[in-house]
Amino acid sequence: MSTASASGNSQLDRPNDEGDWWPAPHVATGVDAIVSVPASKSLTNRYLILAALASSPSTIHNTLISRDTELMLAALASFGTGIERTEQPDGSTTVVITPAAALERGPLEINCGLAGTVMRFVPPLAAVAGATVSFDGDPHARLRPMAPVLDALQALGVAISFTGEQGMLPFTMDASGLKPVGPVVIDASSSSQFISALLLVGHALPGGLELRAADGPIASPDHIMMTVQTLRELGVQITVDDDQRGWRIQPGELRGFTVTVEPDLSNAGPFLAAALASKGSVGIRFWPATTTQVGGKWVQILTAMGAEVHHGADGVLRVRSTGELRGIDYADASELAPTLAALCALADSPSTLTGIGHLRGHETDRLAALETELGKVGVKVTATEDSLQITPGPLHAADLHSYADHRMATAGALLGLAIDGIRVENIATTAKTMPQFPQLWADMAATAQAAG
Ligand SMILES: O=C(O)C1=C[C@@H](OP(=O)(O)O)[C@@H](O)[C@H](O)C1
Ligand SMILES: C=C(OP(=O)(O)O)C(=O)O
Repeated sequence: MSTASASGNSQLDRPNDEGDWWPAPHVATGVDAIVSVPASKSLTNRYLILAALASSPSTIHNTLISRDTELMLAALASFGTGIERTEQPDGSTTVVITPAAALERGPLEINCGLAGTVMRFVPPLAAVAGATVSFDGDPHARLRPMAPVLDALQALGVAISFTGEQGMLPFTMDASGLKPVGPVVIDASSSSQFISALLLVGHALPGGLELRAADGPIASPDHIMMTVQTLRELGVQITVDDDQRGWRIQPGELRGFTVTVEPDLSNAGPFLAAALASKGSVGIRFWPATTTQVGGKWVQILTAMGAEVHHGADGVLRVRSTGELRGIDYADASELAPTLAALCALADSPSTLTGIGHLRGHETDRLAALETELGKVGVKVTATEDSLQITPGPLHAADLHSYADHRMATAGALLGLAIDGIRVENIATTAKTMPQFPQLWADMAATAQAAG
Protein backbone atom coordinates (compact mmCIF):
# COMPACT_ATOMS: atom_id res chain seq x y z
CA MET A 1 0.00 0.00 0.00
CA SER A 2 1.38 3.45 -0.80
CA THR A 3 0.26 7.04 -1.09
CA ALA A 4 0.65 9.10 -4.29
CA SER A 5 3.21 11.86 -4.00
CA ALA A 6 2.42 15.32 -5.34
CA SER A 7 4.83 14.73 -8.22
CA GLY A 8 3.43 11.27 -9.08
CA ASN A 9 5.58 8.37 -10.25
CA SER A 10 9.02 9.60 -11.28
CA GLN A 11 9.23 7.08 -14.19
CA LEU A 12 5.96 8.22 -15.70
CA ASP A 13 5.76 11.85 -14.58
CA ARG A 14 8.09 13.29 -17.19
CA PRO A 15 8.24 13.90 -20.94
CA ASN A 16 9.54 11.04 -23.08
CA ASP A 17 13.09 10.90 -24.40
CA GLU A 18 13.40 10.88 -28.16
CA GLY A 19 15.91 9.32 -30.52
CA ASP A 20 15.61 5.78 -29.17
CA TRP A 21 14.92 3.21 -31.94
CA TRP A 22 12.95 0.03 -31.22
CA PRO A 23 13.18 -2.85 -33.72
CA ALA A 24 9.54 -3.87 -34.15
CA PRO A 25 8.93 -7.63 -33.94
CA HIS A 26 8.19 -9.04 -37.42
CA VAL A 27 6.42 -12.42 -37.84
CA ALA A 28 6.33 -15.00 -40.62
CA THR A 29 3.14 -16.74 -39.47
CA GLY A 30 -0.07 -15.63 -37.79
CA VAL A 31 -0.01 -14.72 -34.11
CA ASP A 32 -2.28 -16.78 -31.85
CA ALA A 33 -2.60 -14.98 -28.53
CA ILE A 34 -4.99 -13.97 -25.78
CA VAL A 35 -4.07 -10.63 -24.22
CA SER A 36 -5.08 -8.71 -21.08
CA VAL A 37 -4.83 -4.99 -21.82
CA PRO A 38 -4.63 -2.40 -19.01
CA ALA A 39 -7.61 -0.31 -17.90
CA SER A 40 -9.20 2.59 -19.80
CA LYS A 41 -7.51 5.97 -19.51
CA SER A 42 -10.71 7.85 -20.28
CA LEU A 43 -12.77 6.03 -17.66
CA THR A 44 -10.02 6.10 -15.01
CA ASN A 45 -9.51 9.88 -15.25
CA ARG A 46 -13.27 10.53 -15.22
CA TYR A 47 -13.74 8.40 -12.08
CA LEU A 48 -10.77 10.08 -10.38
CA ILE A 49 -12.10 13.61 -10.91
CA LEU A 50 -15.59 12.60 -9.77
CA ALA A 51 -14.23 10.79 -6.70
CA ALA A 52 -12.34 13.93 -5.67
CA LEU A 53 -15.64 15.86 -5.80
CA ALA A 54 -17.69 13.25 -3.93
CA SER A 55 -18.98 13.64 -0.38
CA SER A 56 -17.42 10.36 0.88
CA PRO A 57 -14.56 7.99 -0.12
CA SER A 58 -14.63 6.02 -3.38
CA THR A 59 -12.95 2.78 -4.38
CA ILE A 60 -11.74 2.41 -7.96
CA HIS A 61 -10.72 -1.14 -8.83
CA ASN A 62 -8.52 -1.83 -11.88
CA THR A 63 -7.32 1.79 -11.99
CA LEU A 64 -5.04 2.45 -14.95
CA ILE A 65 -1.50 3.27 -13.83
CA SER A 66 0.15 5.14 -16.68
CA ARG A 67 1.63 8.59 -17.28
CA ASP A 68 -1.77 10.25 -17.90
CA THR A 69 -3.35 8.82 -14.76
CA GLU A 70 -0.25 9.50 -12.63
CA LEU A 71 -0.51 13.14 -13.70
CA MET A 72 -4.19 13.15 -12.73
CA LEU A 73 -3.43 11.54 -9.35
CA ALA A 74 -0.67 14.08 -8.71
CA ALA A 75 -3.04 16.95 -9.61
CA LEU A 76 -5.70 15.63 -7.23
CA ALA A 77 -3.12 15.19 -4.45
CA SER A 78 -2.20 18.88 -4.89
CA PHE A 79 -5.80 19.79 -4.07
CA GLY A 80 -5.55 17.78 -0.83
CA THR A 81 -7.34 14.66 -2.08
CA GLY A 82 -6.38 11.50 -0.17
CA ILE A 83 -5.04 8.73 -2.41
CA GLU A 84 -4.30 5.21 -1.26
CA ARG A 85 -3.25 2.50 -3.73
CA THR A 86 -3.19 -1.23 -3.23
CA GLU A 87 -1.70 -3.65 -5.71
CA GLN A 88 -3.93 -6.70 -6.05
CA PRO A 89 -2.74 -10.31 -6.45
CA ASP A 90 -3.79 -10.22 -10.15
CA GLY A 91 -1.45 -7.22 -10.74
CA SER A 92 -4.25 -4.66 -10.96
CA THR A 93 -4.33 -1.56 -8.74
CA THR A 94 -7.17 -0.48 -6.48
CA VAL A 95 -7.22 3.20 -5.57
CA VAL A 96 -9.22 4.59 -2.64
CA ILE A 97 -9.90 8.30 -3.01
CA THR A 98 -10.78 10.29 0.10
CA PRO A 99 -12.11 13.72 -0.86
CA ALA A 100 -10.49 16.70 0.88
CA ALA A 101 -12.70 18.26 3.57
CA ALA A 102 -12.14 21.45 1.56
CA LEU A 103 -10.16 21.47 -1.69
CA GLU A 104 -6.84 23.39 -1.43
CA ARG A 105 -7.02 26.91 -2.85
CA GLY A 106 -3.33 27.24 -3.59
CA PRO A 107 -1.44 28.83 -5.14
CA LEU A 108 -0.78 25.46 -6.83
CA GLU A 109 1.23 24.32 -9.85
CA ILE A 110 -0.15 21.52 -12.01
CA ASN A 111 1.85 19.59 -14.63
CA CYS A 112 -0.48 18.37 -17.40
CA GLY A 113 2.23 16.45 -19.31
CA LEU A 114 0.60 15.77 -22.68
CA ALA A 115 -2.67 14.53 -21.17
CA GLY A 116 -5.78 16.09 -22.68
CA THR A 117 -7.83 14.74 -19.79
CA VAL A 118 -5.60 16.57 -17.29
CA MET A 119 -5.23 19.89 -19.15
CA ARG A 120 -9.00 20.07 -19.88
CA PHE A 121 -10.58 18.33 -16.84
CA VAL A 122 -8.51 19.83 -14.01
CA PRO A 123 -9.06 23.59 -14.62
CA PRO A 124 -12.84 23.24 -13.97
CA LEU A 125 -11.99 21.35 -10.76
CA ALA A 126 -9.74 24.26 -9.78
CA ALA A 127 -12.69 26.57 -10.48
CA VAL A 128 -14.92 24.57 -8.13
CA ALA A 129 -12.17 24.78 -5.51
CA GLY A 130 -12.01 28.58 -5.90
CA ALA A 131 -8.27 28.07 -6.28
CA THR A 132 -5.34 29.93 -7.81
CA VAL A 133 -3.48 27.46 -10.04
CA SER A 134 -0.74 27.63 -12.68
CA PHE A 135 -0.94 25.00 -15.44
CA ASP A 136 1.78 23.89 -17.87
CA GLY A 137 2.80 20.70 -19.67
CA ASP A 138 5.10 19.11 -22.25
CA PRO A 139 6.30 21.30 -25.14
CA HIS A 140 3.61 19.89 -27.45
CA ALA A 141 0.90 20.43 -24.83
CA ARG A 142 1.38 24.16 -25.43
CA LEU A 143 0.08 23.62 -28.98
CA ARG A 144 -3.11 21.75 -28.02
CA PRO A 145 -6.41 23.70 -28.13
CA MET A 146 -7.60 24.98 -24.75
CA ALA A 147 -9.43 28.25 -25.43
CA PRO A 148 -13.07 27.05 -25.48
CA VAL A 149 -12.96 25.53 -21.99
CA LEU A 150 -11.04 28.51 -20.62
CA ASP A 151 -13.49 30.96 -22.22
CA ALA A 152 -16.29 29.08 -20.46
CA LEU A 153 -14.48 29.33 -17.11
CA GLN A 154 -13.99 33.05 -17.67
CA ALA A 155 -17.74 33.36 -18.26
CA LEU A 156 -18.15 31.69 -14.84
CA GLY A 157 -16.07 34.45 -13.22
CA VAL A 158 -12.59 32.87 -13.31
CA ALA A 159 -9.71 35.27 -14.09
CA ILE A 160 -7.04 33.77 -16.37
CA SER A 161 -3.66 35.20 -17.37
CA PHE A 162 -1.57 33.64 -20.13
CA THR A 163 2.23 33.50 -20.02
CA GLY A 164 2.62 32.94 -23.78
CA GLU A 165 -0.03 32.76 -26.47
CA GLN A 166 -3.59 33.75 -25.47
CA GLY A 167 -5.87 30.77 -24.91
CA MET A 168 -3.01 28.23 -24.62
CA LEU A 169 -0.89 26.61 -21.91
CA PRO A 170 0.85 27.86 -19.80
CA PHE A 171 -1.64 29.98 -17.83
CA THR A 172 -2.60 30.91 -14.28
CA MET A 173 -6.21 30.97 -13.15
CA ASP A 174 -7.75 32.66 -10.13
CA ALA A 175 -11.18 31.25 -9.33
CA SER A 176 -11.91 33.31 -6.23
CA GLY A 177 -14.69 35.12 -8.13
CA LEU A 178 -16.63 32.04 -9.32
CA LYS A 179 -20.33 32.83 -9.76
CA PRO A 180 -23.52 31.16 -11.03
CA VAL A 181 -24.31 32.05 -14.66
CA GLY A 182 -26.93 31.29 -17.29
CA PRO A 183 -26.36 28.95 -20.23
CA VAL A 184 -22.74 28.50 -21.32
CA VAL A 185 -22.09 27.97 -25.05
CA ILE A 186 -18.94 26.16 -26.01
CA ASP A 187 -17.23 25.42 -29.35
CA ALA A 188 -16.51 21.68 -29.27
CA SER A 189 -15.27 21.34 -32.85
CA SER A 190 -11.63 20.88 -31.80
CA SER A 191 -12.21 18.63 -28.76
CA SER A 192 -15.06 16.86 -26.96
CA GLN A 193 -13.03 17.24 -23.77
CA PHE A 194 -14.18 20.87 -23.36
CA ILE A 195 -17.76 19.62 -22.91
CA SER A 196 -16.78 16.62 -20.77
CA ALA A 197 -14.62 18.83 -18.55
CA LEU A 198 -17.54 21.06 -17.60
CA LEU A 199 -20.07 18.24 -17.30
CA LEU A 200 -17.80 16.42 -14.83
CA VAL A 201 -17.96 19.34 -12.36
CA GLY A 202 -21.50 20.56 -13.20
CA HIS A 203 -23.12 19.20 -10.03
CA ALA A 204 -20.51 21.03 -7.89
CA LEU A 205 -20.85 24.45 -9.55
CA PRO A 206 -22.96 27.07 -7.79
CA GLY A 207 -26.31 26.88 -9.60
CA GLY A 208 -25.33 23.72 -11.50
CA LEU A 209 -24.66 23.91 -15.23
CA GLU A 210 -26.54 24.58 -18.43
CA LEU A 211 -24.31 23.95 -21.41
CA ARG A 212 -24.79 24.04 -25.19
CA ALA A 213 -22.45 23.21 -28.05
CA ALA A 214 -21.98 26.10 -30.49
CA ASP A 215 -23.09 25.48 -34.08
CA GLY A 216 -20.65 23.32 -36.05
CA PRO A 217 -19.23 19.82 -35.69
CA ILE A 218 -18.67 18.19 -32.29
CA ALA A 219 -15.37 16.31 -32.05
CA SER A 220 -15.34 12.70 -30.75
CA PRO A 221 -19.02 12.65 -29.70
CA ASP A 222 -18.67 9.14 -28.25
CA HIS A 223 -16.52 10.54 -25.47
CA ILE A 224 -19.28 12.98 -24.47
CA MET A 225 -21.71 10.08 -24.29
CA MET A 226 -19.20 8.30 -22.07
CA THR A 227 -19.19 11.29 -19.71
CA VAL A 228 -22.99 11.47 -19.61
CA GLN A 229 -23.30 7.71 -18.95
CA THR A 230 -20.62 7.84 -16.25
CA LEU A 231 -22.43 10.68 -14.48
CA ARG A 232 -25.74 8.81 -14.66
CA GLU A 233 -24.17 5.58 -13.39
CA LEU A 234 -22.92 7.50 -10.34
CA GLY A 235 -26.29 9.16 -9.66
CA VAL A 236 -25.80 12.66 -11.09
CA GLN A 237 -29.05 14.01 -12.59
CA ILE A 238 -28.27 15.13 -16.12
CA THR A 239 -30.62 15.85 -18.99
CA VAL A 240 -29.53 15.85 -22.60
CA ASP A 241 -31.36 17.72 -25.38
CA ASP A 242 -32.84 15.61 -28.18
CA ASP A 243 -30.30 16.98 -30.65
CA GLN A 244 -27.46 15.82 -28.32
CA ARG A 245 -26.07 19.37 -28.24
CA GLY A 246 -27.35 20.67 -24.89
CA TRP A 247 -26.89 19.43 -21.29
CA ARG A 248 -28.34 20.46 -17.91
CA ILE A 249 -27.08 19.40 -14.48
CA GLN A 250 -28.68 20.41 -11.15
CA PRO A 251 -26.34 21.26 -8.27
CA GLY A 252 -26.25 18.47 -5.73
CA GLU A 253 -24.30 15.92 -3.75
CA LEU A 254 -22.36 13.11 -5.43
CA ARG A 255 -21.87 10.26 -2.98
CA GLY A 256 -18.70 8.14 -2.95
CA PHE A 257 -18.84 5.07 -5.20
CA THR A 258 -17.19 1.75 -5.97
CA VAL A 259 -16.40 0.89 -9.60
CA THR A 260 -14.20 -1.45 -11.64
CA VAL A 261 -12.60 0.17 -14.69
CA GLU A 262 -13.06 -1.62 -18.03
CA PRO A 263 -10.03 -2.60 -20.11
CA ASP A 264 -8.96 0.13 -22.56
CA LEU A 265 -10.65 -0.92 -25.79
CA SER A 266 -8.81 1.72 -27.84
CA ASN A 267 -5.53 0.25 -26.66
CA ALA A 268 -6.88 -3.23 -27.45
CA GLY A 269 -7.03 -2.04 -31.08
CA PRO A 270 -3.41 -2.64 -32.14
CA PHE A 271 -3.56 -6.19 -30.71
CA LEU A 272 -6.85 -7.01 -32.45
CA ALA A 273 -5.53 -5.48 -35.67
CA ALA A 274 -2.44 -7.71 -35.30
CA ALA A 275 -4.69 -10.72 -35.95
CA LEU A 276 -5.49 -9.33 -39.40
CA ALA A 277 -2.02 -7.95 -40.08
CA SER A 278 -0.40 -11.35 -39.44
CA LYS A 279 -3.30 -13.55 -40.64
CA GLY A 280 -3.69 -15.03 -37.17
CA SER A 281 -5.98 -14.79 -34.18
CA VAL A 282 -6.04 -12.52 -31.10
CA GLY A 283 -8.37 -12.49 -28.10
CA ILE A 284 -8.82 -9.73 -25.52
CA ARG A 285 -9.86 -10.81 -22.02
CA PHE A 286 -12.65 -9.11 -20.01
CA TRP A 287 -14.23 -7.47 -23.07
CA PRO A 288 -17.34 -5.76 -21.65
CA ALA A 289 -20.82 -6.88 -22.78
CA THR A 290 -21.73 -3.21 -23.30
CA THR A 291 -19.48 -0.18 -23.25
CA THR A 292 -19.35 3.58 -23.75
CA GLN A 293 -15.79 3.35 -25.08
CA VAL A 294 -15.24 4.24 -28.73
CA GLY A 295 -13.05 1.10 -28.88
CA GLY A 296 -16.24 -0.96 -28.75
CA LYS A 297 -16.46 -0.08 -32.45
CA TRP A 298 -13.54 -2.37 -33.28
CA VAL A 299 -16.10 -5.17 -33.55
CA GLN A 300 -17.90 -3.56 -36.50
CA ILE A 301 -14.74 -2.07 -38.05
CA LEU A 302 -12.76 -5.31 -38.12
CA THR A 303 -15.77 -7.33 -39.27
CA ALA A 304 -16.22 -4.90 -42.17
CA MET A 305 -12.54 -5.33 -43.05
CA GLY A 306 -12.93 -9.10 -43.32
CA ALA A 307 -12.33 -10.53 -39.82
CA GLU A 308 -14.37 -13.10 -37.95
CA VAL A 309 -15.21 -11.61 -34.55
CA HIS A 310 -16.70 -13.57 -31.67
CA HIS A 311 -17.45 -12.51 -28.08
CA GLY A 312 -17.32 -15.73 -26.07
CA ALA A 313 -19.14 -16.69 -22.88
CA ASP A 314 -15.67 -16.55 -21.22
CA GLY A 315 -15.63 -12.75 -21.82
CA VAL A 316 -12.88 -12.99 -24.44
CA LEU A 317 -13.38 -11.07 -27.69
CA ARG A 318 -11.66 -13.12 -30.40
CA VAL A 319 -10.68 -11.67 -33.76
CA ARG A 320 -9.60 -14.19 -36.40
CA SER A 321 -8.29 -13.46 -39.86
CA THR A 322 -10.10 -15.07 -42.77
CA GLY A 323 -7.12 -14.26 -44.97
CA GLU A 324 -8.96 -11.25 -46.36
CA LEU A 325 -8.14 -7.65 -45.36
CA ARG A 326 -10.36 -5.15 -47.16
CA GLY A 327 -10.05 -1.35 -47.06
CA ILE A 328 -12.83 0.61 -45.36
CA ASP A 329 -14.58 3.98 -45.58
CA TYR A 330 -15.16 5.08 -42.01
CA ALA A 331 -16.31 8.27 -40.25
CA ASP A 332 -15.55 9.50 -36.72
CA ALA A 333 -12.89 6.93 -35.82
CA SER A 334 -11.65 9.46 -33.25
CA GLU A 335 -8.70 8.09 -31.25
CA LEU A 336 -8.92 4.76 -33.15
CA ALA A 337 -7.76 6.49 -36.35
CA PRO A 338 -3.96 5.99 -36.08
CA THR A 339 -4.31 2.23 -35.54
CA LEU A 340 -7.00 1.99 -38.18
CA ALA A 341 -4.88 3.94 -40.69
CA ALA A 342 -1.95 1.56 -40.14
CA LEU A 343 -4.25 -1.43 -40.71
CA CYS A 344 -5.67 0.21 -43.85
CA ALA A 345 -2.07 0.52 -45.09
CA LEU A 346 -1.87 -3.30 -45.06
CA ALA A 347 -5.25 -3.83 -46.76
CA ASP A 348 -5.80 -5.00 -50.35
CA SER A 349 -7.93 -2.00 -51.34
CA PRO A 350 -8.02 1.75 -50.58
CA SER A 351 -9.65 3.32 -47.51
CA THR A 352 -11.00 6.73 -46.54
CA LEU A 353 -11.22 7.95 -42.93
CA THR A 354 -13.38 11.07 -42.51
CA GLY A 355 -14.42 13.39 -39.68
CA ILE A 356 -11.00 13.37 -38.03
CA GLY A 357 -9.81 16.97 -38.56
CA HIS A 358 -9.58 17.54 -34.82
CA LEU A 359 -6.83 14.89 -34.61
CA ARG A 360 -4.55 17.69 -35.83
CA GLY A 361 -4.77 18.98 -32.23
CA HIS A 362 -4.01 15.65 -30.53
CA GLU A 363 -0.63 14.51 -29.13
CA THR A 364 0.72 15.57 -32.53
CA ASP A 365 -0.94 16.59 -35.81
CA ARG A 366 -1.95 12.98 -36.46
CA LEU A 367 -3.12 13.56 -40.04
CA ALA A 368 0.24 15.04 -41.01
CA ALA A 369 2.13 12.39 -39.01
CA LEU A 370 0.23 9.51 -40.65
CA GLU A 371 0.67 10.99 -44.12
CA THR A 372 4.44 11.22 -43.56
CA GLU A 373 5.07 7.94 -41.76
CA LEU A 374 2.78 5.70 -43.86
CA GLY A 375 4.33 7.34 -46.92
CA LYS A 376 7.74 6.10 -45.73
CA VAL A 377 6.69 2.42 -46.02
CA GLY A 378 5.26 2.87 -49.55
CA VAL A 379 1.61 3.78 -48.87
CA LYS A 380 0.04 6.71 -50.72
CA VAL A 381 -1.75 8.87 -48.17
CA THR A 382 -3.61 12.06 -49.00
CA ALA A 383 -4.58 14.17 -46.03
CA THR A 384 -7.31 16.79 -46.43
CA GLU A 385 -8.37 19.18 -43.71
CA ASP A 386 -10.37 16.46 -41.95
CA SER A 387 -9.77 13.14 -43.72
CA LEU A 388 -7.19 10.60 -44.85
CA GLN A 389 -7.27 8.67 -48.13
CA ILE A 390 -5.06 5.62 -47.88
CA THR A 391 -3.98 3.67 -50.98
CA PRO A 392 -1.75 0.70 -50.19
CA GLY A 393 1.25 -0.03 -52.42
CA PRO A 394 4.32 -2.30 -52.33
CA LEU A 395 5.59 -2.05 -48.74
CA HIS A 396 9.17 -1.72 -47.53
CA ALA A 397 11.22 -1.10 -44.37
CA ALA A 398 11.57 2.34 -42.78
CA ASP A 399 12.39 4.09 -39.53
CA LEU A 400 9.14 5.53 -38.20
CA HIS A 401 8.90 8.59 -35.98
CA SER A 402 6.41 8.52 -33.10
CA TYR A 403 6.21 12.27 -32.32
CA ALA A 404 5.85 11.52 -28.56
CA ASP A 405 2.42 10.10 -29.56
CA HIS A 406 1.54 6.72 -28.03
CA ARG A 407 -0.85 5.90 -30.89
CA MET A 408 1.74 6.70 -33.61
CA ALA A 409 4.13 4.36 -31.74
CA THR A 410 1.62 1.48 -31.63
CA ALA A 411 0.66 2.11 -35.28
CA GLY A 412 4.36 1.71 -36.14
CA ALA A 413 4.50 -1.56 -34.20
CA LEU A 414 1.53 -2.87 -36.19
CA LEU A 415 3.26 -2.04 -39.49
CA GLY A 416 6.39 -3.75 -38.21
CA LEU A 417 4.54 -6.97 -37.52
CA ALA A 418 3.77 -7.25 -41.25
CA ILE A 419 6.77 -5.44 -42.81
CA ASP A 420 10.34 -6.62 -42.25
CA GLY A 421 12.85 -4.07 -40.90
CA ILE A 422 10.64 -1.44 -39.25
CA ARG A 423 12.12 0.50 -36.35
CA VAL A 424 9.92 2.75 -34.20
CA GLU A 425 11.25 5.82 -32.43
CA ASN A 426 10.74 6.04 -28.68
CA ILE A 427 8.40 3.10 -28.05
CA ALA A 428 8.46 4.17 -24.36
CA THR A 429 6.04 6.94 -25.29
CA THR A 430 3.31 4.26 -25.04
CA ALA A 431 3.61 4.80 -21.25
CA LYS A 432 1.13 7.66 -21.71
CA THR A 433 -1.67 5.10 -21.49
CA MET A 434 -0.06 1.63 -21.60
CA PRO A 435 3.41 1.26 -20.05
CA GLN A 436 3.21 -2.52 -20.62
CA PHE A 437 2.90 -2.17 -24.41
CA PRO A 438 6.43 -3.27 -25.50
CA GLN A 439 6.25 -6.40 -23.31
CA LEU A 440 2.66 -7.31 -24.22
CA TRP A 441 3.49 -6.81 -27.91
CA ALA A 442 6.64 -8.95 -27.72
CA ASP A 443 4.71 -11.70 -25.91
CA MET A 444 2.01 -11.66 -28.58
CA ALA A 445 4.56 -11.69 -31.41
CA ALA A 446 6.33 -14.64 -29.77
CA THR A 447 3.24 -16.82 -30.40
CA ALA A 448 4.08 -16.68 -34.12
CA GLN A 449 7.14 -17.87 -35.98
CA ALA A 450 9.66 -15.03 -36.16
CA ALA A 451 10.57 -13.99 -39.70
CA GLY A 452 14.08 -14.11 -41.13
O1 LIG B 1 -12.51 12.49 -23.00
C1 LIG B 1 -11.65 11.66 -23.29
O2 LIG B 1 -11.26 10.80 -22.47
C2 LIG B 1 -11.07 11.68 -24.64
C3 LIG B 1 -11.71 12.37 -25.65
C4 LIG B 1 -11.19 12.42 -27.02
O3 LIG B 1 -10.57 13.68 -27.19
P1 LIG B 1 -10.94 14.68 -28.41
O4 LIG B 1 -12.37 15.00 -28.29
O5 LIG B 1 -10.04 15.84 -28.18
O6 LIG B 1 -10.64 13.92 -29.66
C5 LIG B 1 -10.16 11.31 -27.28
O7 LIG B 1 -9.55 11.50 -28.51
C6 LIG B 1 -9.14 11.28 -26.17
O8 LIG B 1 -8.19 10.28 -26.41
C7 LIG B 1 -9.81 10.93 -24.86
C1 LIG C 1 -6.06 12.09 -27.99
C2 LIG C 1 -5.64 11.27 -27.02
O1 LIG C 1 -5.35 11.64 -25.75
P1 LIG C 1 -5.69 12.88 -24.81
O2 LIG C 1 -6.48 12.31 -23.69
O3 LIG C 1 -4.36 13.38 -24.37
O4 LIG C 1 -6.45 13.87 -25.62
C3 LIG C 1 -5.47 9.82 -27.26
O5 LIG C 1 -5.23 9.10 -26.27
O6 LIG C 1 -5.55 9.38 -28.42
